[in-house]
Amino acid sequence: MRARCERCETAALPPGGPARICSYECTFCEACAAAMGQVCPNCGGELVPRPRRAVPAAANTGRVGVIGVGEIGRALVDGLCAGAGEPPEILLSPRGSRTSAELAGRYPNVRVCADNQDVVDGSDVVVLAVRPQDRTEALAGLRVGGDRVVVSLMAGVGIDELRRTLGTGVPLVRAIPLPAVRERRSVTVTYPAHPVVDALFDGLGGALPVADEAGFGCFSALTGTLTSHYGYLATLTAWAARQGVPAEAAERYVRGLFQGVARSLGDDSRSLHQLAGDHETPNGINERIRTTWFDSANAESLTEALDALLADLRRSG
Ligand SMILES: NC(=O)C1=CN([C@@H]2O[C@H](COP(=O)(O)OP(=O)(O)OC[C@H]3O[C@@H](n4cnc5c(N)ncnc54)[C@H](OP(=O)(O)O)[C@@H]3O)[C@@H](O)[C@H]2O)C=CC1
Ligand SMILES: O=C(O)[C@@H]1CCC=N1
Repeated sequence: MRARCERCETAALPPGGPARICSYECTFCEACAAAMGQVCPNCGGELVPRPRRAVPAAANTGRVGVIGVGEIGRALVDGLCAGAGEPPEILLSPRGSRTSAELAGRYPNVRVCADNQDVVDGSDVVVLAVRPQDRTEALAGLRVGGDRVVVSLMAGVGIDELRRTLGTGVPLVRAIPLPAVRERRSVTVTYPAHPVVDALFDGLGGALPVADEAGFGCFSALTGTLTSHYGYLATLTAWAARQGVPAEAAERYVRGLFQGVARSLGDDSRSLHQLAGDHETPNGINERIRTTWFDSANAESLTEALDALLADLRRSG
């Protein structure tokens, strides 16, 4: 299910919420569909209500505060508000102001606070979603006590350092929600396990608590490979365009190719090696690219980049 309106590209379309689709599943928010007279601009077909997915209600985690409302903060809020049941009360930091205001305008259970301390004071679970380089400005001097639990999403910032910055004894948990948290489909790595935090992420696709912080760093390094994947697809598309293929056709084909790959990853009865084997004709074109391009030197270079990232993540966290 598409998570955003294809026309305005801003309206979030959570799976349990309203949206309009055509028979090819081009997807629009209610406002854009109405503006287009309920006609799909791509195929000319009618736009009808998309079936709402039954999404479990959010776990009862109390009030959730978010300090740092950028990409992942927004995705988290969308996910928390997408459930079938009563969403939690959500308090947002005034920064980033545009996104905070937009979310507060969209969801009645969301409000923007006067400052970061206000977010902490009003929340049971405080999510820190600022960029690592902004942590001192955003967090130093905050008073965090009582029964609160703090969840830090900041990559490479360890529990010990965070405790020093916040000067608090409350439980501190690290987590890596992925953008798919918006559709409640993120497997979110957490450390250390905490019943409230894990329940929160269970309602957003699943919590994956890890046993130690070293292991958490490893998952963090894996997360760092995500945008290279898009870069890989863009490189393929650009190559085809340079051969004279219309860029739009090339991109459409590449997207479709890898959407199929993503779907097959949902089949966990087959190992990754099996999936590769099943998609590969012996002596065929996939085997050729895999062995001539993704050869041992290329795999070793990727391994070295991950090793270096992990070493840096562990040094600072
Ligand atoms: N993006 C992702 O997929 C994931 C990100 N993370 C982690 O989450 C964090 C945020 O990443 P991302 O959302 O991509 O980054 P963004 O840059 O999109 O968002 C960061 C937000 O923090 C705000 N901010 C900056 N300073 C302060 C402050 N003093 N007080 C309150 N808010 C402040 C920024 O506001 P302004 O716009 O006004 O500067 C911005 O809205 C990072 O630490 C990252 O490691 C973790 C998992 C996944
Ligand atoms: O790219 C980043 O640094 C963030 C952290 C995890 C995902 N995105």
